[in-house]
Amino acid sequence: YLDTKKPKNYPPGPSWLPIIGSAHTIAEWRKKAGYLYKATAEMAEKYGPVIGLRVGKDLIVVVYGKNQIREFLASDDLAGRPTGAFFDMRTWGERRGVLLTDSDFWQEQRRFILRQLREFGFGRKNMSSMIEEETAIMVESYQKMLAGKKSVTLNMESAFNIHILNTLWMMMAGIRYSPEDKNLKSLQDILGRLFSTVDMVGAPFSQFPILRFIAPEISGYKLYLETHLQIWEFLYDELKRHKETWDENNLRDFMDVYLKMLNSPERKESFCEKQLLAICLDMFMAGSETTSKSLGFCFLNLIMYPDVQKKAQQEIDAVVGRNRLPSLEDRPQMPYMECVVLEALRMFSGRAFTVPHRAFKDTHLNGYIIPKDAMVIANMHGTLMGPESGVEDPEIFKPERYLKDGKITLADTYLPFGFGKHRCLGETLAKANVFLFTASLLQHFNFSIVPGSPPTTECIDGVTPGPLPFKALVTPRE
Ligand code: HEM
Repeated sequence: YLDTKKPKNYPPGPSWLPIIGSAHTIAEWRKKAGYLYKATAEMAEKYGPVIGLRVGKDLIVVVYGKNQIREFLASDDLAGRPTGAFFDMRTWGERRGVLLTDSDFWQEQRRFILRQLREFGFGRKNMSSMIEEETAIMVESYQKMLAGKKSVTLNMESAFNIHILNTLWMMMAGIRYSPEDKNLKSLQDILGRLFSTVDMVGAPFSQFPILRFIAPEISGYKLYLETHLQIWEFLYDELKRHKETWDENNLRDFMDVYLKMLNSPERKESFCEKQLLAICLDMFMAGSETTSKSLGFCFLNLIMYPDVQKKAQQEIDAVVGRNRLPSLEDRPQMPYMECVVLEALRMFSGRAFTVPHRAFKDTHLNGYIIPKDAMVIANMHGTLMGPESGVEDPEIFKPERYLKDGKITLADTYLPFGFGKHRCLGETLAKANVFLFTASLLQHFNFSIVPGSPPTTECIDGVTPGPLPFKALVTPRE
């Protein structure tokens, strides 16, 4: 804590003060730049593509250069997670029995999740129909709002939250809430609070554990614990219902197949009820805000670039027509819409960080030593928007950039879902959601700037970046 000497050959970065480390410099740079992703991108200009920081007791290494991000994500030595599965899950990890801290256990769970989700959601046919049902509900609700009117003004930045939550919860527990349902509101509130109590590199009470005892309220620790207990209870209630109605011959969703594994003689050591609940929480944490905010960026840019919107609508009209909703089967015939999705994901991930990793042992990255247990995180701006990304005019929404002779071509720097051992588990679902929600809404409505309320490209700096609140004028298409 008091030591301000850096470990030998630790990556370069701002100097450290006793106790706080480089927290003050990060805060200053962040205030000046407006965003943590911009602050660390600027630090990379000064210190190089791998930056060594310390916040309280935590060593934090931020990776920005495109080659260094690849080296980092490919490294087995850097494939740990900081104690829990996500963000700062320390207290959560303790309660759930630290299973996810062990990489082999997580890889076993990961393989199981991927296999099962293919059946209960990621399998092409049922995933498409599940999302189509949800998009139909959204389109219908817009039509109701527009009944008898020429246009309505809608807040768009959070328009997709409940629908995305529904697609996740359908897969996990077979439940779809109506937008007015009080359980859905409570789930949304709890998740919102969970996100607000942590930052991408942890929370003050994890970097300075003493705050848990001397300032549990101000440091957010009390709220963090209470909120975790609430989500735990919410998930546990559902698990109880699943156990009461479980039928081996009618497995309905992910919870059911996990329970089957728990009841089976082949059950492996890493499988337990706590782990199942932890997976559900991880899915919510990793899958809800990421997808909803990517959709937010998508619609923000569609109103700012009406030509892009028109081109996408022409393709939708030509391939799908107006008599049925778009489905995933249309995707191969809709390269322009696919590129709209790719560009929306770039706008989101290019302002985001990966999930933090942890060094299993002393190891190397870009020639520097990364000490055991250091947290390592990539600033994805480096590969998707930074000077090395090769993306021309990175702030401009230009789906055409991926099209060469009518075919989609992606550079090896395009990694919005990461790669390697911790590559995103939800990529298929996320892409399908962004594609189907966008295509279905554009099929029926035009979205434009509300006169007098020009949108801004400034965004929210949080665990996940999102557009600032913005409105769109929604008009039915002729
Ligand atoms: C636009 C949407 C999304 C984006 C941009 C995104 C991006 C990412 C990234 C960059 C990582 C970290 C890779 C790493 O640390 O090496 C990740 C991990 C993860 N994502 Fe996503 N994600 C999205 C949606 C989803 C959805 C819908 C789900 C769930 C169904 C999901 C589940 C996960 C999980 C479980 C992990 C951790 C995997 C592991 O540690 O092995 N994500 N995601």
